[in-house]
Amino acid sequence: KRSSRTFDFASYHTIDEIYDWMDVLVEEHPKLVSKIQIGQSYENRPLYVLKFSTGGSKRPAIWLDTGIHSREWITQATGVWTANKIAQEYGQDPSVTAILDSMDIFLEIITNPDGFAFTHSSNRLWRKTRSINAGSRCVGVDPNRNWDAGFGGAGSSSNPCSETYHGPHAHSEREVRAIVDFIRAHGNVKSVISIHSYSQMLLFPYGYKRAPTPDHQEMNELAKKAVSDLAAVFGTKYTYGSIANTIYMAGGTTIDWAYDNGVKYSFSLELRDSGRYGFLLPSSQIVPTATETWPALLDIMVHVLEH
Ligand SMILES: O=C(CO)C[C@@H](Cc1ccccc1)C(=O)O
Ligand SMILES: [Zn+2]
Repeated sequence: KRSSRTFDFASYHTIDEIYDWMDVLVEEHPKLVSKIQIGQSYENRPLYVLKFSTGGSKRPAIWLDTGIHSREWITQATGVWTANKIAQEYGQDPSVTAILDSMDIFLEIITNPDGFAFTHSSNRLWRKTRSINAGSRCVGVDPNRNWDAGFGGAGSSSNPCSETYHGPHAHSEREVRAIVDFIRAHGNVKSVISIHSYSQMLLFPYGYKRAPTPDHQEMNELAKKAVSDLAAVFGTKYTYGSIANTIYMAGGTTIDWAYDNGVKYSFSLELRDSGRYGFLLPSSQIVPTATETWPALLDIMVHVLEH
């Protein structure tokens, strides 16, 4: 019988292996974990989301996504490890138990399945979606520039051949639209955490303008605590701050859209490393990276629970 206990969390996996593992996790935790489909990708792959819930209806929710940029393989691998951790710790860890006794967690591990499949089959460094751009030889839209928040602004490109091409219009990409529709329909999402690699940063809005949000101080203090608890595990150093002031200006990003649509606790993580391996992070660093990221995710989720 397939078991999540025999799944190799210390290796990178294909989309089929990860989708199969999701079903095993649901089988092993039928009262806590379910799998929902929020849409289909451009090439008609299912967009699966794991739901962690102990009951209720439309409870306050936390949204996590990994792999929106397909080449950032450490993020999908961290998503798998984190899904297993949440399932394992419910009923064990007091914080996880408290979180799930009153909130739901939604985790989309393969947020850009077409791009992810392409990194396995053709180009390991593919970032964007795989949609065809009319009038261009160049394929794909940057799914972290396609959101309706400062769309088309500084830090995004109108050139289909650019890695930061924002697309023909906001929410043009099915992978983005599916999340927009899900969060709008749910109506009670309190936090969006969109996980990228690499650079070792904890980022919060805004990216489309330099001005701080009204919640800047609270977000900054929470980020400071989260990166401190992350560093306490293995000494990995993260910087933190608003997108525009910490990394660069970027219009049309996931967390700016979430924040401007009422999701106060919107963050992006940039996982390991700081450039030595970059997107090609060795698999030996998967479990250490996921392990050190966990306390930071918990800090954010507990803060959401308590506020
Ligand atoms: O994926 C990246 C490649 O590491 C960096 C991210 C940085 C970023 C992440 C979240 C929000 C705004 C920008 C990007 O440019 O979209
Ligand atoms: Zn990214």
